[in-house]
Amino acid sequence: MLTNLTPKAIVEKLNEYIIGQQSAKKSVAVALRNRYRRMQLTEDLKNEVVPKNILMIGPTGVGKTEVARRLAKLVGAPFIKVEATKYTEVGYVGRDVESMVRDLVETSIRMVKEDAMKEVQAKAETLANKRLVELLVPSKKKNNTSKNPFDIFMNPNQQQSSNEQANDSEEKENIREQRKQMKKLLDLGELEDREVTIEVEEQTPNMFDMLQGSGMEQMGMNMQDALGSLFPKKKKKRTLFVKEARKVLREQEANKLIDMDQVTQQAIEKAEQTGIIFIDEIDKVAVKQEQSAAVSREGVQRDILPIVEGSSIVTKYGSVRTDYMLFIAAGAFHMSKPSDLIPELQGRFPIRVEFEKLTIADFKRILKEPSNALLTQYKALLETEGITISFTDEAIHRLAEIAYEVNQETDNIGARRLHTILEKLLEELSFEASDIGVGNIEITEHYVNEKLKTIATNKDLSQFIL
Ligand SMILES: Nc1ncnc2c1ncn2[C@@H]1O[C@H](COP(=O)(O)OP(=O)(O)OP(=O)(O)O)[C@@H](O)[C@H]1O
Repeated sequence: MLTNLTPKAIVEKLNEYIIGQQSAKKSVAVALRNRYRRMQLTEDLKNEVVPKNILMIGPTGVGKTEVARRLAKLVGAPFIKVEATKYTEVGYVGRDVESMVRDLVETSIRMVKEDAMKEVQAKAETLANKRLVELLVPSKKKNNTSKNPFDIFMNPNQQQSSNEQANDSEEKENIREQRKQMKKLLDLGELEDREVTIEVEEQTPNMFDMLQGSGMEQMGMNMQDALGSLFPKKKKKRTLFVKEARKVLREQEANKLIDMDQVTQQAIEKAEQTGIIFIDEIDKVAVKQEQSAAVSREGVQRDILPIVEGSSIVTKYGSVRTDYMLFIAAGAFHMSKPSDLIPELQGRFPIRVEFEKLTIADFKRILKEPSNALLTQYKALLETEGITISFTDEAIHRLAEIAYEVNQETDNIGARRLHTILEKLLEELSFEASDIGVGNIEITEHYVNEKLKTIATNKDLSQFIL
């Protein structure tokens, strides 16, 4: 997949979702490409090339996570985001940082399993339909005497008469014929609203999740499996419409068809070779020695270090090496500098990427340009109610302006402000939409001012509402 993704192509793809931040996009594209280049090297040389990690510097809400997440999606790499500060919380017991790798592996397993499920989808569907037909035309319960294993020792009078045998095969033929007919109807989609009773596994609470945070996760064991054998999953019967039962049966069949050992092996390899771990708020654990709480914060850095340097982490799927994972650390660095990080960690994050503050013009573009632009999203949502909204250019400009001003006056939360502002702007319309009926509504500058001006100009109000 990476073959066609030259740095230029990566940047172009990122441009579809993220406005501006060109130098940041370039750096991550090159870092990713270097990983691909490394994989082409001979085994000896490959082991010599230390993968370089990225340090993103920039205020909140300007696209740091978004760039990383999109990058991962682009190349189909497993991705997780963690907050470095999480590891300084009460209850932190040192090895907990390793949970980031376990979470990555979980994500990877989910991805590989999903792919595997897709591959067997067609086959699972056929099997599910076969089971539906069997449920719709069940075979008759065998009569007990004929099943009696001692039949051959019995008096010939007691044995099944040839007459009964003939009936039996007639019955079988009958069922076969009925199933054939039923299958035709099923294929035509005419039985979707019939009811069938199927067996499903009861949802038991996941013991492993329940024990997480209590320190048990650090054992890296599959507690769920261990406990699962003590408490086998209960089955229960559920009556569903054919269309719903098919989904459940398809899932059951697909699960039987995929080879979980293979999935696990592939997922571990994928996590090891392409995994991306995004460590946010790294600046909050970067403090000089003299400052208070420095010990526990430096402690977190010391704990993160071996993971970034390359180590083996025990997970419930087996041990996983972190040597070639891509780590992206990010932070605003308002109160501290990257040079406040412990030197070893600084060395592991040699690629420094600065994210710029967003301007009114950026906000304007963010509102309308990305493939998943906010305005497009709201438009699509209201369209489901038959209402078509459009925004005049002046209205979009005004929205961007308000977002920018509120950011200046209260907390600067970057592009996230656009979400709160739009929500407020369209609050009433969203509420009324179901009753308004079909129509077109143009959102003008006047409309924006009317809905937002009083709030936006009142600092106390906007702190709470926007
Ligand atoms: N340059 C941008 N272009 C398009 N959308 C953006 C941009 N910057 C931010 N956004 C949007 O704003 C939201 C927050 O962005 P993001 O999660 O990337 O913030 P961040 O810089 O990682 O901040 P934090 O460190 O607080 O997580 C996302 O929904 C994202 O889509």
